[in-house]
Amino acid sequence: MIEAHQLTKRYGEKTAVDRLDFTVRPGTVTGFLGPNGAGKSTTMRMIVGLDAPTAGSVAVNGRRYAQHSAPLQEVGALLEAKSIHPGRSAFDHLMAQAYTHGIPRRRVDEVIGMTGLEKVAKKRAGAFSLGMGQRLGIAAALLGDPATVMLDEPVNGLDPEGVLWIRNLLTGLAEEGRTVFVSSHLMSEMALVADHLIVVGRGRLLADTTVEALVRDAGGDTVKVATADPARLRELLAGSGVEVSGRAGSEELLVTGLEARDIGIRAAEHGITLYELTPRTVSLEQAFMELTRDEVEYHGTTTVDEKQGSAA
Ligand SMILES: Nc1ncnc2c1ncn2[C@@H]1O[C@H](COP(=O)(O)OP(=O)(O)OP(=O)(O)O)[C@@H](O)[C@H]1O
Repeated sequence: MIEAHQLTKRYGEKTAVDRLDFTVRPGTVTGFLGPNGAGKSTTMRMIVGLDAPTAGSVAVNGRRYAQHSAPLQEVGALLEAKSIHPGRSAFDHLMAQAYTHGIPRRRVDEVIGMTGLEKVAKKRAGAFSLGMGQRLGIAAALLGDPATVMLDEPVNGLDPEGVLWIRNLLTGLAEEGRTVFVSSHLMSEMALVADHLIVVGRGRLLADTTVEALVRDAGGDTVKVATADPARLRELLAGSGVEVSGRAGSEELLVTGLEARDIGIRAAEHGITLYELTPRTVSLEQAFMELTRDEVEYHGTTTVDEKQGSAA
């Protein structure tokens, strides 16, 4: 469990993390999303005591990181892949950490197996590819068999096989009841692995929600209907959880809370002619951009206004 209360970090004039309140719960994968420079890495560094908050606090498994007597056994973190002595083998790197933390050699062999590094464990880490470096970083994070696992951009630079492997690993760790907190700026990737999302922009909390709710709130389940008899169709569709909007005099309606299929069936049953029946598809990427459009630090010139399928 990770609990942040009014967590804040300022670097001079710059507020990197701005009064964040959130809880990351065990048993699920929680995605930590935000555009570049949103404050994700700074937040993660504060969680493991590598940076001190300017104000507020953050606790892991009930205590500040530094208050744990065996922090490696509480939280395993991958913050920067390849922060490893290049001349040392993967095995020696892990053994050195295990020795200094009273972790048995058996566990080193275990994490090497879990991360698929058996064949390269005795090779110099300096010669590792990015993907192997990520695996080694994850092996180190898992070494203390921690209840909380935190990974900063773990899929960066990985090939599809590596991405799939990380996805399965994270899901498995959550199923074992661990707290899994993973940052990314790729919504599409997070959607596949995370159940819950914490979204930040310019250091501030923008959403603490599920993938499903994020898409719904961005208008993901809206259906555009054009009909010969909008007034009658409105009456027919009305019901709990259903919202119908549309300008007076217009043949177009926007419906949320019903599938296009159900709208079509109901219209047919009552002999109402439809001219158009279009589910509005909001991709997760669009939902994310919608949410963060005013919070992006470094704008390109063409990205955020290119919304497709918008019926608003
Ligand atoms: N040591 C530092 N000194 C000054 N400013 C910093 C420092 N570390 C981070 N920042 C600034 O704080 C803001 C948040 O940075 P951070 O690296 O936490 O964002 P991020 O969400 O992890 O971004 P990315 O996705 O690009 O890694 C940025 O504007 C960054 O320039």
